[in-house]
Amino acid sequence: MSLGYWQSSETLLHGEFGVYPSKGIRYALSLTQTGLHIQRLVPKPEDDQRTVVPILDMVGCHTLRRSSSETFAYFSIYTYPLKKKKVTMGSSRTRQRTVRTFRVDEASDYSKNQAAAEKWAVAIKCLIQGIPISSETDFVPGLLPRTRRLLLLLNPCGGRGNSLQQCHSHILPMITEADISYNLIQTERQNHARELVQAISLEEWDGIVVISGDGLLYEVINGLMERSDWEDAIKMPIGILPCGSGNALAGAINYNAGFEQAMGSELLLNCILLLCRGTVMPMDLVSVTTCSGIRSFSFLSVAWGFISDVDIESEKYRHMGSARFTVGTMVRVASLRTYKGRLSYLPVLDAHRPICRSITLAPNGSLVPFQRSQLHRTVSDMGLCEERNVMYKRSSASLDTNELPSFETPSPGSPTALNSSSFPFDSVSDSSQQDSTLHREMEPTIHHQVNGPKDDLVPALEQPIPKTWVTVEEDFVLVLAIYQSHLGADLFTAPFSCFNDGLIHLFFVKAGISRAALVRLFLAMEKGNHIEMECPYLVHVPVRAFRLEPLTRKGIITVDGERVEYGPVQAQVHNGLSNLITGSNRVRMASV
Ligand SMILES: Nc1ncnc2c1ncn2[C@@H]1O[C@H](COP(=O)(O)OP(=O)(O)OP(=O)(O)O)[C@@H](O)[C@H]1O
Repeated sequence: MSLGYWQSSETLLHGEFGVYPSKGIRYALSLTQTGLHIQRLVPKPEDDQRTVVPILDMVGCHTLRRSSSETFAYFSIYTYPLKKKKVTMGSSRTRQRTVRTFRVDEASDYSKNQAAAEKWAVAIKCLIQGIPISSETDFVPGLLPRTRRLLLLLNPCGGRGNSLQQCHSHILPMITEADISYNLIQTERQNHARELVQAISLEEWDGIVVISGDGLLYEVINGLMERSDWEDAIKMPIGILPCGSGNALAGAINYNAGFEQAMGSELLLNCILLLCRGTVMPMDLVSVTTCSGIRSFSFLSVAWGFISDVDIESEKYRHMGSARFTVGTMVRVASLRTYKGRLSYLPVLDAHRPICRSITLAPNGSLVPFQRSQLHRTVSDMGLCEERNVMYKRSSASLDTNELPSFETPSPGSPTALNSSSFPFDSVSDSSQQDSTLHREMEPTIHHQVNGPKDDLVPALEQPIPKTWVTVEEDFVLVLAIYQSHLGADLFTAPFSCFNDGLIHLFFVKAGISRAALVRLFLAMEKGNHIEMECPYLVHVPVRAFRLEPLTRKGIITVDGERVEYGPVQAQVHNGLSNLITGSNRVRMASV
């Protein structure tokens, strides 16, 4: 018998109790590291029936007294087990609240019964919160940390716009059962959350939790990084309760905890359950610099091409919730575009081997010969700006300056500023791209001063890339840099990704893929099977940094699903810079 098994089956507490409401029924309870074993004693069942309530399904435990004339004390355990629910077309799963109240009645005076009830409540709460205990532990309230205080930021407009309703029906009742105190603030506009977290006093909070989609968390992270005390601020545990359309990070948290892939209220309830447990893990952040030198911190992705087009163009179907992406995908597949660009990256050679069998890296991180015809390594000794100028001169004759993209003009003399007129554009690869009416207009960019660690792996955007990098020049259908397992709650894009693996998973799909094959890839992505399809157009490389230079005139680049200025963009990972409330003690190792 392994030590782990012995520890998990070790009985921490054992006792016999009545129940409330009392009908003469009595139970024997045994508490182990993983669950509460309940066996009915009276009336004695015909067979040895035991129910095991997993600790994983519990959010809290309270002691109570029903009346001052009684000597009995009670403890109530709040659980949310997954139940199968019959629906018109088959079945679906949902978590159902179940409260079990036990009566402690062994002693003839209340204080002794209350002390016993308290002991059980403390032990159960320790298990829920992952506080190490054993049968030797003295279960006193001092074992528990002080009540956690969470700042809840709710976007009433996220997803289908029902976050406030979800908050009142599920979130607040559950976190109250978990003894969490909170302040709930509804965001009133874009950037409100960003401003709020810049002004909070850090010591007043144990965590900031967004009740929204991924976009609001992006604001929170960048608001924290804009503070002068960013080094402390970014260590504030952050969490997410999914009420958006994509809910990628929630999908990753759900997966990390070992739950089955979930959507909607099942995903929300799983995430509340995990929030109540409260375990925190380091999470990588990626600093992203766009062409005017604006730096932001991203926790999810940088996307260009098919994925960012769908994300932004499907804004108009927001009322559909997550179905907006399905509709958006179909629309975009029907008029598939390709984008010419140059993608440079710093490959990770030691820790991981490539995932897609369609790509093989040579020991130096470049692609092996059979793919050299499509992809080549470029080590430029020439400054990027010089390269751009050369290319611009080459193509300027055919460029109408009125058609230049509307990205923000950098301030003159800015060290990282690029001259927009020196941005090299190849001819537009698809005539439909000229239709900019499909694109959501960019919100006016507010210039926030983001602090943060130095980007030591990437040179300034106008500088050439280091010789150790690999460059690929291609017609792309999409480029996606992702550092979470999920791109949406049902898009299991990088199954091997962990919160703090220090990796950016760079995917790209090359032009030439058929519409049908692209649809098949996305369908397979739901279960994370797209990697095994060995699609020759799909490439994955684990990297620490990358630079993307679009050579196509118009397009959409998104960072964490938010549109940013179009043009060259580069990024590098900062390992474990933030702290994420994952609620799980499971440590998934990077497994490629
Ligand atoms: N009261 C508000 N009115 C309008 N926009 C808001 C408000 N509060 C926040 N926002 C903005 O809404 C944007 C989108 O929010 P959020 O990410 O929460 O939802 P979503 O886009 O539906 O979800 P996902 O990012 O998962 O797809 C954020 O960038 C945020 O700035």
